[in-house]
Amino acid sequence: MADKEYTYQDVAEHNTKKDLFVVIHDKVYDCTKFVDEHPGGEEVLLDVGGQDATEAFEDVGHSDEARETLEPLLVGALKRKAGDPAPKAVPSAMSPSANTSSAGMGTAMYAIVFVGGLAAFGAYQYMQSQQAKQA
Ligand code: HEM
Repeated sequence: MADKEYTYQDVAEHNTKKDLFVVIHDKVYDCTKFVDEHPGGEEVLLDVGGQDATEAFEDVGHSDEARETLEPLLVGALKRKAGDPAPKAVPSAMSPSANTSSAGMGTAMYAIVFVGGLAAFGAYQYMQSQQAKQA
């Protein structure tokens, strides 16, 4: 069974809780029996059911134990056809794109702090001027 070849189209048919395949690193796994036992919950597995779950799986940083859990679930290999999506790149923490997005967040945070600071400064000035009038 484990040497069977599946196309994306074949895998996509197994996307329900009762019949759940995922692709991880171009291998096809049948998670139907595992979905209830997944420590990360069934929802995340159902989300990637019938699809390439490589990125989702790697993003979590699953342990070696989790990788061993995968082995008995293996049912075959993914057979790519022309026009299929390319293998999912696994983003590493060091990759430039990861850095760019976190830098983007950082800039947004600074902007919020800056605008907040300006508002506080304005309020302070206003209060000072009100007090000056009273004196
Ligand atoms: C069939 C594939 C998968 C297997 C065999 C698997 C297995 C496991 C195992 C054994 C753990 C416990 C922690 C560890 O050992 O790393 C775990 C945790 C987790 N998994 Fe998966 N997983 C799979 C797919 C996924 C996918 C596709 C996601 C999508 C995001 C995911 C999300 C999580 C999360 C968020 C946790 C952490 C739960 C917590 O610490 O509270 N898993 N998984």
